[in-house]
Amino acid sequence: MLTPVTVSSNMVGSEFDSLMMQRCLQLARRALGRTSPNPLVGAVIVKDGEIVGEGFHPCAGEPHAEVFALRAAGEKSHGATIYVSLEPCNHYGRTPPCSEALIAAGVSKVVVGMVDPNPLVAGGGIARLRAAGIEVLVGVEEAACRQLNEGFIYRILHKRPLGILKYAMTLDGKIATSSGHSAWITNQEARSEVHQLRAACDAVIVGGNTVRYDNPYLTSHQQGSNNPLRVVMSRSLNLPENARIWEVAEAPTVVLTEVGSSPDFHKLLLEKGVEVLEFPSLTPEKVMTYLYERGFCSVLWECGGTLAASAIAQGAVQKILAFIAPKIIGGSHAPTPVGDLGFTTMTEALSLERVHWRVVGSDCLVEGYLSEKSH
Ligand SMILES: Nc1nc(O)c(N)c(N[C@@H]2O[C@H](COP(=O)(O)O)[C@@H](O)[C@H]2O)n1
Ligand SMILES: [Zn+2]
Repeated sequence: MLTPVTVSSNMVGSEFDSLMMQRCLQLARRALGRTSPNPLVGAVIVKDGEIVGEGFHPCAGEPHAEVFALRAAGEKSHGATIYVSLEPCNHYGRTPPCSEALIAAGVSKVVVGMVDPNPLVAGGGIARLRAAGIEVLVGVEEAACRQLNEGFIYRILHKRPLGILKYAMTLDGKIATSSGHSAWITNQEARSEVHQLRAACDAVIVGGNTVRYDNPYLTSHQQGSNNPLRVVMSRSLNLPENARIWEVAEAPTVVLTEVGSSPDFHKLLLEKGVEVLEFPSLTPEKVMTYLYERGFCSVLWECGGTLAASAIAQGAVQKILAFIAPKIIGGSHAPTPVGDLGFTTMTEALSLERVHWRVVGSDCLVEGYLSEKSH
């Protein structure tokens, strides 16, 4: 549906540009969790202060956001301004270059959120448009554009998906009681945020203990249109025969294991429709390589402390989301979110960067990034 936008007399050009770019981001989010290995992109075409066309990139293989917006605007694209959250592409990939489509449509100005880090584009789209005499403005709402596509950017630059470690712990740093019970540490609002986070990720990884003790669904619980691929890492395949995660009608599951482990259980999983893949040696690093090759941008680690520690140590985690509930459970053997990292002094502690704290219902969320120097 087209939304009429009127420029109010006191709205300066940059405010209007920001508003239009925010609309691009809103459109882009409609495809959350469905575009990998491609980015989330939205586009808006404006003529005489009114939106005449909108579009977003729905999934890899489909046309880009700009093409949907051009189709919606039709003849009105001529002489119009297009806002797009990512630099228009300038290469033949699964689809032809958007730079040429914009030139052919006769747009007179292109407002870009951020330069595309993909080496196949990397400024080439902007240069092509300028060479054709089109005015190009770059960097409107850039921080928000980069944040939306942090997984895509990480994938392109590091040839790995972005690893996000999420955990929920009590005020005394426990993720379960000594008996392994953990339902629930955080409140409904925090759990609902986790469901939304899953909808935005391509995969969620757990280890065997999480399947054994928590019996999780690991779905987005209808908080988004996407369910991530559920990944279980288990060297032994010593897993329960019945678990919610083996019910693949709602969401797919893959079990990653080592060559030759428990052929009977392997067969049983295949009969249930669960994919099973054998690695010569199963490590977080190898799993991230495999998920990169599968085309993923963002991967959520929802595992226990032992696997989390080895994922951190192997550079498979870049971002931390820690939900903290104002509850105390005690217990000297109650598990904690991150196991042994081999550190003995505080000087070795991993310090997070770009840290934000936020209240979520009665809980608190601490969000931050591990420094690249730490792995
Ligand atoms: N500006 C822009 N809008 C979109 O809607 C996009 N999907 C992209 N993607 C860029 O092009 C690459 C994918 O190309 P194909 O879909 O294979 O043709 C992707 O890696 C981005 O660089 N850009
Ligand atoms: Zn394109």
